[in-house]
Amino acid sequence: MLLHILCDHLTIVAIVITSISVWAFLRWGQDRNLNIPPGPNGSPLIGNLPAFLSSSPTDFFAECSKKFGDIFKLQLGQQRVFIVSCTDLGRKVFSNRDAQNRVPNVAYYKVFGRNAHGITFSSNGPCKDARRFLLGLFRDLGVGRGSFEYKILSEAERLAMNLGERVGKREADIKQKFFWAVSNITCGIVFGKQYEYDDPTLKQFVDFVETLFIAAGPGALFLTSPFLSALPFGPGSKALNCLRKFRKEMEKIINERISSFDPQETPCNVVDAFLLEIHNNPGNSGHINQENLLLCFVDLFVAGTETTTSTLSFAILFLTTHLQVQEKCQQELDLFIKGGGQLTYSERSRLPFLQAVIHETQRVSNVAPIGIPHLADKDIKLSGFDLPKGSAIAANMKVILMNDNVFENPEDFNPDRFIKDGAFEENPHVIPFSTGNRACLGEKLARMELFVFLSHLLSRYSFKPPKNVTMPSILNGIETAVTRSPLPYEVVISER
Ligand code: HEM
Repeated sequence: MLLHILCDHLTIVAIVITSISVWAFLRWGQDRNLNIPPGPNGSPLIGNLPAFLSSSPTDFFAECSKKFGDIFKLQLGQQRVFIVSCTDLGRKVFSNRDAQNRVPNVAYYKVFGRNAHGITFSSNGPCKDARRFLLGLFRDLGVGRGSFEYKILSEAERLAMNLGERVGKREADIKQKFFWAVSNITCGIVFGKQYEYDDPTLKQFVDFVETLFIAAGPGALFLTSPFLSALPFGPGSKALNCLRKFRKEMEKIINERISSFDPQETPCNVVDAFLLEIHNNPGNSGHINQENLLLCFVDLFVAGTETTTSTLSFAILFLTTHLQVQEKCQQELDLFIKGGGQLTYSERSRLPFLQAVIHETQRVSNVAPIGIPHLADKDIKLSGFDLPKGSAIAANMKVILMNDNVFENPEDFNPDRFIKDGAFEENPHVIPFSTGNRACLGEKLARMELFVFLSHLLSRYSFKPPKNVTMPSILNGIETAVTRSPLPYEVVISER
């Protein structure tokens, strides 16, 4: 009996090894006539996975780009990935019409079904439909314009009050508070509700996103790899459990909206807009359906909250470790307010130094170090290289944002580098939201959130390091899945 089972297992192993060897041989045959970008050697079967998992992906990518140039190849299991390390190549490839798809997210299929495409990991028609629908809705809601701003202003006020309770004390978890504030804005956009910071529903959403990022593993490998996400233990199964719990919570919220849904009302959030579309075009609403609503809901939370929260947390770390920059920013704000200025996004050009601080924060913090990998759905030619169909293409943001040919002393936090003749000048190499047709869907919202939160907090409070405490280096961070956040730090908040 035991021998029988052993033979069965050996047969399976033999079949797997033979299939992979045949696959590798066929690929080698195809690649021989192509000009594939160079890259580090990898182990058989798993390729460069160990290097990718053992060190910080951003450091590993930076090392590789030094050795192999502006584009290099990695082999992660069976997935070939090209990493692009300069802005020009990034702009070219991310706007190439044959590189607009994604590597499917296996974990999402398992939890939400094959009809749920969402946005972040969707391709072709479903992606175009969802992007068009959501961008149209964001426009109607006034996202990025004054008509929407009052929602962010009221959240900034709630956050300022909450931080006010910590005045004179050491605040050990400012990131958590930013997470609540940013998630609350996402709750408002997605289903029209905002919460007090001690509300269990809000805490659950924050907990969900944090757990998912940690569980998804570096480069979100455990979400996108069929093999890794199928492992019954470890991060893959944690990510699945987390998604299942979140699904339940979302269904509850969507059912509540369905019970009070009125098709005569103009929709003010994503859930109502989906419900209206489904109601108006029964059986004919394409990819705007209820399964897809669940995944768009997840995507907006996952893509929009951790990134914005980490950027805000990095901003306070940078300003606490560069007190002169903080004071200069506050002087600009004081003068502006004294002159009758209102701290609104439409007035941002009158606060050039604050804009430069935000731009420099986004450059140094690098909160989305590989963006979200694109997928080539046809063979692509790029700068004389061949990128075969089926390859993933990701950005090497650390190298792009720290390019010493573009930025003098790139590792210094120096907002003045973006001030020219007293005005703020955006640098085209600072591309934290990526570029092309799949660039960040929430860019306008994120820019508005960063401006409103920081202008309000800095006009009211000062942030200093606690006495006798060494603050973490601004260049170190925690890399979780596709994001990067600061190491934990404490600040002392004082009223101005
Ligand atoms: C500072 C904050 C943010 C940063 C740095 C950021 C960065 C990015 C990057 C680099 C991508 C990948 C683009 C690509 O594939 O080429 C992305 C995609 C995306 N972002 Fe953001 N993001 C931020 C905030 C937000 C917010 C607030 C939302 C919405 C609430 C959002 C929603 C999305 C979505 C849905 C995608 C997927 C787009 C697609 O696949 O077509 N992001 N973001």
